[in-house]
Amino acid sequence: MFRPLTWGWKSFLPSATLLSMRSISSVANSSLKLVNKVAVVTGSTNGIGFSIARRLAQDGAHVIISSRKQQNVDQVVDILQREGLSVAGTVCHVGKAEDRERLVATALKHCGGVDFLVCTAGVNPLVGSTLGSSEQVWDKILSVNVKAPALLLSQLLPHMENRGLLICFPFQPQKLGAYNVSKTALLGLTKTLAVELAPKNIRVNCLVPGLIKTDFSRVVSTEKSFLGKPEDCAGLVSFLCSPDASYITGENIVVAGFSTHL
Ligand SMILES: NC(=O)c1ccc[n+]([C@@H]2O[C@H](COP(=O)([O-])OP(=O)(O)OC[C@H]3O[C@@H](n4cnc5c(N)ncnc54)[C@H](O)[C@@H]3O)[C@@H](O)[C@H]2O)c1
Repeated sequence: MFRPLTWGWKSFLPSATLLSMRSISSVANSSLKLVNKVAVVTGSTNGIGFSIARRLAQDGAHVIISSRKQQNVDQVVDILQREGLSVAGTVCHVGKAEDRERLVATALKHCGGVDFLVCTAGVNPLVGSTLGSSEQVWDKILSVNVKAPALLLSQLLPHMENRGLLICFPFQPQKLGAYNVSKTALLGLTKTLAVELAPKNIRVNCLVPGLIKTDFSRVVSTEKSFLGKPEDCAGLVSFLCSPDASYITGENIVVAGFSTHL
């Protein structure tokens, strides 16, 4: 059930109001590279998504937190607002059309548009052989990992023209066959959308993490000392969102430490 959003002292407001509020409060923050930008981060109550959401907000962006459970969304919004960051949240299971619509509506209602869509939500319901994956497993993996970023972006597109960036997260560990296939599709999606959306001035890039210490990687990681931290991914996303990356699109950028050599 959707619950009203709770807002911190830097509440999201329609753009005009937001700008005038910023002009009062931005003196100390004017050097932040993402000031007045708006980011939607899926799967952001945990792991890499949480770390990215926090970093983008620390860099001045207004961030919409989202994930499948209201309780987790509320908890993370509360934590980040207590840190003085400008965040709000809503439930969004990215595989559900009505949830995606609500996420878009939430971002538009309070921020008037979106600059960055970071698609972190990803699933892997099976560890095992590729051909051992049932049709149900394939459907779930492809729906959440591949279709959802494309569908969410298509819903946000009219509101991101001339300001936008999409970031996805591929990964290819062993024993996760169907998952690997879905993440390979993201590489193709990145290249395709980067060309398609260039005329609209929307950049599309893929962050390719190595093994990062999160709940997600527990099933595949054996050598703990080689694991990266979620924060190791956040800096790159912040850079990709910044004006310094304005001529970078269609790229798959690896943040993998020693993982690729394991
Ligand atoms: N951890 C790694 O080693 C690693 C490496 C490469 C890529 N990745 C990718 O990074 C992304 C984040 O992974 P993580 O390691 O932070 O995992 P995590 O399990 O710590 O966090 C995943 C988050 O996504 C949310 N989520 C899951 N399914 C969702 C859905 N259907 N709708 C909305 N939210 C959903 C979860 O609630 C959680 O908040 C995933 O796409 C994963 O494939 C992870």
